[in-house]
Amino acid sequence: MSFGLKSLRFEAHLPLLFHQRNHKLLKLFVASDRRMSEKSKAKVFVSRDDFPAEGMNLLKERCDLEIWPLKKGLLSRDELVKQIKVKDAFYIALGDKIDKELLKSAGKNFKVISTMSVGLDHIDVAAAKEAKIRIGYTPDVLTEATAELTIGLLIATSRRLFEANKALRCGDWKSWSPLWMCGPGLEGSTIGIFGFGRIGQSVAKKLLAFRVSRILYCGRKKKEGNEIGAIHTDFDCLLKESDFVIVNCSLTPETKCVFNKDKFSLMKPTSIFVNTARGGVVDQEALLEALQNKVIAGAGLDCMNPEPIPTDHPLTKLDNCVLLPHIGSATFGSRNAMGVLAAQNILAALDDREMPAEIKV
Ligand SMILES: O=C(O)[C@H](O)CO
Repeated sequence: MSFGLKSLRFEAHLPLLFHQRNHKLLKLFVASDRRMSEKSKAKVFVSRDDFPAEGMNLLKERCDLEIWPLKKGLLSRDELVKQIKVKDAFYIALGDKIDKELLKSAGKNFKVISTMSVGLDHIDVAAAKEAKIRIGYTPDVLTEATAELTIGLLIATSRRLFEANKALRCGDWKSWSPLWMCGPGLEGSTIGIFGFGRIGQSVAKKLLAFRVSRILYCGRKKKEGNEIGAIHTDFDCLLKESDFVIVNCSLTPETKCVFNKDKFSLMKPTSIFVNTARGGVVDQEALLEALQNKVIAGAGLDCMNPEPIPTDHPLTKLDNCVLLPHIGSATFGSRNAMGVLAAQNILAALDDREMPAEIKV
C-alpha cells in the first residue's frame, strides 16, 4: 500500500517533472531563438534621423537600424554605396538618389528600397526591377493633404496673399482702396488640371465647392472625370482655355519640362499657373520669363528646381510668384501615415510577403 502510495506520489510528480524539464527546454529554445533572431535581424539603413517616430518604432522591433545623423550633413552618395553593400533594406526619402550605378553595388542580401514619398523620380525603378530589388512607396495617405495645399496655393497666388501680407508689414497699407490687391476669383472660372491621378481628382472635387464653371483635364486617364463632370481635353486646348492651370502629374521622361516657352505662350495673360507636383515638369527659365514678361499673370510653386531653390534665385524676387518649400503633404497625419506605410513596406518585403504599397513596373 505504502509502496503503491509512493509510486502514486512519484507518478503524481511525473507531469511536474516533465513540465519542469520541458520548461527548461522551452527556455533554452526561446533563448536560442532570440539569439538566432538577434543574429538574423534584418539590417536597415535609414537615410536621416528625423523620420516620424511611429514608423521608426515599427522597424526597430524587428530590424537593426543604422540611422544617418543629419548633424553630419546631408547623406553622401559614397555613404549610400557603402550601405547598399551590407544592408538588407533602405528607408529613404525624396533627396536620396538611387540610380543604376548605385544599385550595381547592392550586396547579395539587399532586397528592398522603401521611400517615404509617392513620387519615385529619385529612384531608377527599371534598374531596381532588373536587379530584383523591390520598391515600396506611400500613395493615398498624402492625397488629401496635397490636394488641400494645392487649393491653398491657388488662392494664395490668385488673391495675392503673400504680397498683401508683405505690403501690410511694410506699411504700404494706407487705406482701404477699391482696386488694391485685387486678383481673379475662382467662381465661374475654367480650371485646367494636368495629370488626373489621385491628387488631381481630389483637387477637382474640392474645386466644385468654389463654383468653378468648368474643369478640364489631360493625362492618360480619360474617363475618371466623368463622375464629376470634368472634361478630358488635349494639352494645348487645356492651356488656351484655362484661367488656372494646375500641375498634378508625376515626373517621368514623358513629362520632363513639358511646360516650356511654347506652352506658356498658349496660356491666357490673365492665367495663374500652380505646380504641386515636381519642379522637373517645368522649364523653369521659360516660366521665369513668362512671369517677368507678363505672358501669364502669376505662379504658385510648391516644387521647383533645384530644391531648395537658392534664396537669391530670380523667382524669389517676383511679386507674382508664390514659392513654398515642398510642403504639399506636410500635415502631421499624412507625414506620420507615410512613415508607417514606408515601414510596413519594408517589413513585408523582408518576409517575402505582399507589400501594402509596392511599385510594379
Ligand atoms: O512625392 C511625395 O511624396 C511628395 O512630393 C512629398 O510628400
